[in-house]
Amino acid sequence: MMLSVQDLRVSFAREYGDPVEVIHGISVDLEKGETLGIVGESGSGKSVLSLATMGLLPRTARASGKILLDGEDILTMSERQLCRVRGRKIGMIFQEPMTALNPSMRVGAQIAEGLRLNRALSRRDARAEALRLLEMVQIPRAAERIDSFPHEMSGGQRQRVGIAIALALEPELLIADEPTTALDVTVQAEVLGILDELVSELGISLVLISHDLGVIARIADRTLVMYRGDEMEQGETEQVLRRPSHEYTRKLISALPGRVRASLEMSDG
Ligand SMILES: Nc1ncnc2c1ncn2[C@@H]1O[C@H](COP(=O)(O)OP(=O)(O)OP(=O)(O)O)[C@@H](O)[C@H]1O
Repeated sequence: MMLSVQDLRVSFAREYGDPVEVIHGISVDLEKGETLGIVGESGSGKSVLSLATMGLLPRTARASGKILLDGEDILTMSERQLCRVRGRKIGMIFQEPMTALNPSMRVGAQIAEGLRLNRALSRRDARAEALRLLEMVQIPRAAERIDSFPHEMSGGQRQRVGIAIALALEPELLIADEPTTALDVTVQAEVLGILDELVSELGISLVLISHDLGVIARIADRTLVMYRGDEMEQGETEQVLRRPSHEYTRKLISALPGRVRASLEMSDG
């Protein structure tokens, strides 16, 4: 098992009054090479769950339960162990790639920087590897684009660079929090397609977080539906879509545009 979240509870301390619990005992497993979709509306706890998995909860947070990554519990690791895990095992992709990119550095150099630091590559090897990564995420004319600045690229291309940076460290687990939300619909589909191809090609596990069930439905093998810190249901994505067992899931399905429902052959909600 790549990732096993067991009865996770997270609460936040408040200046006045008792702590507020925002995740109420979530359990979910992710196999190697599998894509897990986590879907739910704003405030359902998706981001808190992903932060907890990366060991990035703020100091005001208290977590109980277990988050086993390759059998080791993230919740009991020291900061030093966590740094190693984040450098080598977990890659992250964010909603707005511009925030993850350095605006004043050429994209190739940004990818190469991680390679030199974490994989101890020479300058020349790191550049060659950066080029290979840009080709892998299907940046057209990668040999020219490698010297572009982020602002010279489109949103979709920037997100591909974000994916390349995450992949550069050869993670076993990728966590993508709303990776396509800032992109328009056609570009969204392209970026999702690339993510899907890469995780199967490289045998990586992916946690894909989105408020949009249509996004999750495209590439997730299994889906966890969350609402206000609770699990509504989880299972094979197809199963969840065709035979939702919870009213809340039916609501999410019926909110999808008709053409999305038709293309996914979903239930009518
Ligand atoms: N640092 C924090 N301090 C206190 N409460 C927090 C903190 N971070 C999140 N919360 C609370 O935890 C709950 C879950 O938030 P979370 O951001 O995980 O939701 P989400 O499903 O990711 O929503 P969104 O799609 O809007 O990001 C919310 O009620 C939020 O107010």
